[in-house]
Amino acid sequence: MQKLFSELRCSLGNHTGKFTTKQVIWTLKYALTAIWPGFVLNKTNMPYICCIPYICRQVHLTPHPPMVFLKTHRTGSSTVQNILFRLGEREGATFAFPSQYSGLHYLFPFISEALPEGSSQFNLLCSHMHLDLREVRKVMPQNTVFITLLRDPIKTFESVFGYYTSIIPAFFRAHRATANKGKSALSMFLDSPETFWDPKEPGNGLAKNPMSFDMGLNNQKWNGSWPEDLAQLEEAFHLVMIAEHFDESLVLLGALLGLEHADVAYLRLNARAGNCVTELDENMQEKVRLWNMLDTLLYDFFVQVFWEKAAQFGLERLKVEVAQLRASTEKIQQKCVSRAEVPPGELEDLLRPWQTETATIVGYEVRGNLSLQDQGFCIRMMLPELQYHSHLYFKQYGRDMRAAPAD
Ligand SMILES: Nc1ncnc2c1ncn2[C@@H]1O[C@H](COP(=O)(O)OS(=O)(=O)O)[C@@H](OP(=O)(O)O)[C@H]1O
Repeated sequence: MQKLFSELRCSLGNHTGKFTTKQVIWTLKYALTAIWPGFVLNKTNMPYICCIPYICRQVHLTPHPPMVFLKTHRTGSSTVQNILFRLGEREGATFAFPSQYSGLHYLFPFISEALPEGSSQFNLLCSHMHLDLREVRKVMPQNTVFITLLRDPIKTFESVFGYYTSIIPAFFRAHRATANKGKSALSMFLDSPETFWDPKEPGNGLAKNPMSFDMGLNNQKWNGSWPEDLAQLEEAFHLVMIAEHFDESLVLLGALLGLEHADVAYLRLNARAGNCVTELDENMQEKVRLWNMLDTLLYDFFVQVFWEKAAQFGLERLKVEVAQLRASTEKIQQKCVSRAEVPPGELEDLLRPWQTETATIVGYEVRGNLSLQDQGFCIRMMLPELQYHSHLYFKQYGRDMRAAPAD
């Protein structure tokens, strides 16, 4: 794979060299941030990105504000991560990677990883983790922009369950209990979740209120500190994107970072094959909602915050920009994809997403006859998380990422 990537690296295009007023303003703002650490990019004023790589390199800065994307599970986060990987790679960011990788990435401390030679702090953290704001702030610069993504809690839980049935102990127990009972594991679990769920078991973090768990909240039961914890998260996060308004979210992300629509254009990644998705009737939905009540609170709260941000941006402007983003995505799709929703067995290793025992994850086939430069661009658009992670890790550290020890 490294050989393929070294070829791809050669094919990466250069910046056009045109500067917009926004970019020049951002460069000045960023320079100010560097000499005066107290200068924090204002949330509502929205920082601008510097897209002038050679100037930024001269002053030893990465050209976008440092960023943490808290990668929540089964929310569409691999799609957003891919956008940030491409952005960070293009601009030579120093990534904060977990030191090991496995199916349940959130268990691994990224903080123990040494910084690569020549860098003093990370610029971009966009892996799964169980958020601890204080710890994250230790390894990220003061002016770091925090973003994350939430999805409808019912869809999230259904997806987490389907994807991790054989990995999360509480789910696996329900799966085993269904033997010869003619019932789905999900329905077995939802009938009496407490029978299968041991809150003290380390691997059960995502078994209840998975988004609250990722966000570092108490995901087991509501307590008096919840409102304050939520307020703290609202204060810390510059943007909480909403999967049900994915394109609107990306337009706001683009505005926050000063990106063009083409920079946030995407291919939907890490999707399960249609036959792996369970349609939930009203009764099942209600059970999922009850079991994940804290995620519902979390989601409803941030949907409201999202629309406040959207209103500040301007709803009409948002509509126009969403249409532009969709046009850009459509163009890229036509240029890059010869076949979508391709089953894993028909994909080459490089483009095959990681599979679990219970979920089939589909991928893309890249168009043939592309120039080397376009091939590099298109493959990056559809590169599954683990492959892109390994590539960037190797580029940054000059060695492969360690595999997680087997249990
Ligand atoms: N653009 C967009 N809009 C809406 N939904 C999207 C999008 N991109 C990915 N997805 C869906 O998100 C699910 C995968 O989420 P993640 O990438 O976060 O999964 S993972 O935790 O990294 O395994 C997975 O959901 P399910 O297919 O329901 O499992 C994807 O289909």
